[in-house]
Amino acid sequence: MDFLHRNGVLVIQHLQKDYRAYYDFLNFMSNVGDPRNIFSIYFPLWFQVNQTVGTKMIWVAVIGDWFNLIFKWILFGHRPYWWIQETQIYPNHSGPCLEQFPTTCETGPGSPSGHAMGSSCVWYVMVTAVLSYTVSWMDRFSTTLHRHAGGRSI
Ligand SMILES: O=P(O)(O)OC[C@H]1O[C@@H](O)[C@H](O)[C@@H](O)[C@@H]1O
Repeated sequence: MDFLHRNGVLVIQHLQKDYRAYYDFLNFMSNVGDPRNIFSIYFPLWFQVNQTVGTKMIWVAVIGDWFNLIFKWILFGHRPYWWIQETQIYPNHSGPCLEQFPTTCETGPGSPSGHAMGSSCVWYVMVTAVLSYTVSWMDRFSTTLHRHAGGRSI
């Protein structure tokens, strides 16, 4: 397990160091996809626009959180931020320094990440809804164009 955590820490360091320029973008994506927004913002809004998408949002929140809880109970994983303080594999306090953010300051088990699971579900539902709306709008638009073009040629 230490091997896995150690490599996880390396990945985090790589992201925090080499992708600093994308911080604002990644933070924005992460905040928009935050599953807590489902109940207060996305469900009420989407339910007005499209009941199917609104209902999907609620199911994503309920089922996603339920699965996350079950997986957390099974895996009961360390969070990298506290694992580097507790592990003995870095000699003489030479452990790496990881930057923390408000969303990473959680106290429960860290694996799998509820934020990552929830955010990806939120983004998946929203992106597929917008894509299918765009495709059906384009279909209707091209049908109207054909009708007009056909009407003119008769
Ligand atoms: O399991 P993780 O990755 O620490 O994320 C859990 C947190 O993820 C956040 O997105 C939710 O808003 C919190 O309510 C939740 O506690």
